[in-house]
Formats: sequence, C-alpha cells, structure tokens
Amino acid sequence: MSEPAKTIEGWYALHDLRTMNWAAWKRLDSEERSQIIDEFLATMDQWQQTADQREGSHGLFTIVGQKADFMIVLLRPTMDELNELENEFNKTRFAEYTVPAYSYVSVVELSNYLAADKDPEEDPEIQARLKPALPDWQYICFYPMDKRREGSDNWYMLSGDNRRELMRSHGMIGRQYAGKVRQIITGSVGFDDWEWGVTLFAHDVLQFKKLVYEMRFDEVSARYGEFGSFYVGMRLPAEEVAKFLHV
Ligand code: VOV
Repeated sequence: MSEPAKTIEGWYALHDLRTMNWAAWKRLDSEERSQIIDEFLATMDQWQQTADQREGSHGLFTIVGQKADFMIVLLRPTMDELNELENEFNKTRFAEYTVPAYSYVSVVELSNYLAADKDPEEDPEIQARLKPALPDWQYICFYPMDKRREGSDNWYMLSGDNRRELMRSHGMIGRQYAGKVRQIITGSVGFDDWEWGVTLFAHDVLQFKKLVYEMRFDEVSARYGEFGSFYVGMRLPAEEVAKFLHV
C-alpha cells in the first residue's frame, strides 16, 4: 500500500448554487419584494458579523450561464454551523423564490506534499490558509475534481515520493499565478461526490482559463485529473443585491 498523504483541515465549506424563479418573483408586488430583500440583507449582515469576528467567511456571487443564477459560499468552523445556516436560509421567504441548482460540501484542506516541518497550530500563515477569509476579488470559479483511479493511471497507487514530485510541479505552475489567481482547495472525500472542490478567485476572469489550461499539460492534471462542472461568476456585494433582484 502506498502511504496516504497527511492532510490538515480547517473551516468547513458549503457552496450553495441556486436558480431564481424569476416568474414567481415578478408576480410579487414591489413592496413585498423589497421586504424580502431586506430580510435577506439582514441574513447577510449576520454572516458579516461572524466574518468580522473571524469565526467564518462568506461570499455571494452571480453565476454566468444556465447552470445557476447565484452561488452562496459559506465557511464555518464546524459542519453543524453550515447546516444551521443552510436551514435558516431555506426558511427565509427569499429562498422560496430560488430553486436548488447544485451544492457542494467540503472542508479546507492542506496536504503535506510540499510542507516543511512547521507546527501548523503555531504557524500564522498556515492558520490563515486553513481559515481563509474569502478574497474580495471580482471573479470566482468553482469546480469539483477527482484524482483518477483507472488501470495504470491510479493516483492512489503511486508512491509518496512520486506524488510529491508531481505535486511540486503543480505548485510551480500555480506559483506563477501569484497575485492573479488565489485558490482554496477543499477536501470532500466522504462528504460529497468528488474528492476536492477547487475555488479560484481572480481580478481578471481570463486568468482562470489561462491557469486551468496550463495545468492541463501538467502531469497531475493531464494524467490524473478528472473534473466536474465549472461554475464561473462574479461578486455580488450586499449593496448590489437589490439591483440584482430588481425586476
Ligand atoms: C492558484 C494557483 C495554485 C497554487 C499555487 C497551487 C499550489 C498547490 C500546492 C502547493 C498543493 C499541495 C499542498 C497543499 O497546499 O495542499 C496543492 C494541492 C492541490 N491543488 Fe493546487 N494550486 C493552485 C491551483 C490549483 C488548481 C487550478 C487546481 C485544479 C486542477 C486543475 O487542473 O484544474 C488545483 C488542485 C489541487 C488539488 C486537488 C490539490 C490537493 C491534491 C492532493 O492530492 O492532495 N490547484 N496545490
């Protein structure tokens, strides 16, 4: 058996993708719509209070294309809190006008492929990566992925040294995108249908394509990467929610 990589985990993540039922939303009178918007903004305000206390992070994004209209990303120290927030949101009147499109449950994960022998509990940089404040960069890209387990292309049968070498090359490509693309890798083995969630942030949406394309030529992705659906979109700050929902 090859030695499993050691992982350390941080905050739990829920990616909640919804489609708007615009027809039903339009049937409301404008006063009712604005009450519902205020109620949703109050919910976002609570999320913000948690973020201000560094006890979680969240983001709201509009999604381009027909897969969804918006995505809520929530990070919390426990999965229980995520479930509570999800249930709370589902009970709001706003949620009645949304249709679930996709969701993803995972936990922020760092592996020891490239790690020095730092104590993760003591290292502020590692702590910040395990409990990340979502960057307020304009664009987001989210997709789930697996490492292949097929015939001779089985990631999980490779030796630790072999995997470490491949991950080094992966990290080198990623590093060239410093300042352009930020990544949050969340592990989801045992939690959801794929093994990882990949959440990327950029100032320029084109950098997602550049990075993901470049990685396709790198062995970790070329030989071992399998990918789910891609969701791309942009930040929807609280100040712009009313405009987004204006009909
Ligand atoms: C934005 C750039 C970027 C950078 C700098 C970067 C670096 C790194 C490092 C240093 C490490 C290993 C240590 C750790 O931190 O865990 C990883 C780990 C990982 N990555 Fe990565 N990755 C990036 C970006 C990046 C992308 C765009 C993807 C998607 C792949 C693609 O083809 O679409 C990805 C995937 C992953 C995964 C699934 C893992 C976990 C693999 C495992 O088997 O455990 N990643 N990654």
